[in-house]
Amino acid sequence: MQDKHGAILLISGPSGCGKSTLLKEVYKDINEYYFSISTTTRAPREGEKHGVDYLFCSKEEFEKDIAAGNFLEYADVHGNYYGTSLKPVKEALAQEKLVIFDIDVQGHDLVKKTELASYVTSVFITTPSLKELENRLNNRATDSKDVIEKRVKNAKIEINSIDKYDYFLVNDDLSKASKKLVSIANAARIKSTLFNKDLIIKEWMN
Ligand SMILES: Nc1nc2c(ncn2[C@@H]2O[C@H](COP(=O)(O)OP(=O)(O)O)[C@@H](O)[C@H]2O)c(=O)[nH]1
Ligand SMILES: Nc1ncnc2c1ncn2[C@@H]1O[C@H](COP(=O)(O)OP(=O)(O)O)[C@@H](O)[C@H]1O
Repeated sequence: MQDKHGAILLISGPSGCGKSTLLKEVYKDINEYYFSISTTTRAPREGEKHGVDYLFCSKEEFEKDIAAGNFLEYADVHGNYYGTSLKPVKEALAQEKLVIFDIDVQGHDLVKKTELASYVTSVFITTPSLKELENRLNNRATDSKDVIEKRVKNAKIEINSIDKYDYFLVNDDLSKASKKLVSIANAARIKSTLFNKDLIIKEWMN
């Protein structure tokens, strides 16, 4: 039976909840995955690498990509553009990989309206409390006071989207949370085998 393909694990959560940290843990325990490197107009933080964490570009370059139809989705998040390039995602899916998106709630809603919606398993990640989120953003020390304030304010809006997601994960104990995320990643791959359902029914009917 052919018709093999990959799956998409879409994670969202307020800035500072620990998405990147969790994903680094998860990568130790899964294989055949592809992290979708987003394009952004945000300035790189210390230690971030172009082509690894993000593809950093100017507003003009980003708008050219929008006009060329290069994005599966894009959004203005905390005052900067962020977008997912369609081509590498399609290539990775064709190679039967688990494609990982770390995108915001607007991106989630947009992807769910595309032809790739049925590939998606979604997870909303958060901290046990808003205070803990604020502490993590302050301790990470990558953003100014103003930027942190904006992110905490947006977190209160983002949390209202929680019910749209397949899974909800509290990143309290890192090791426990990453084990749960590995289970969800494995389930996401199994969900993609449901695409063979129609082929199986056809075979039964012959
Ligand atoms: N819609 C959308 N959101 C993205 C994309 N890439 C990153 N984001 C989101 O943008 C937000 C800010 O990301 P970033 O500036 O790296 O801050 P961080 O979440 O604190 O690490 C996060 O919620 C990301 O999930 C993308 O391609 N599309
Ligand atoms: N489970 C956890 N417990 C305590 N601190 C954490 C945990 N997960 C992540 N952190 C810390 O919180 C900060 C934000 O994590 P990060 O992965 O950058 O978040 P995000 O990618 O969601 O913005 C970092 O300083 C990170 O070391």
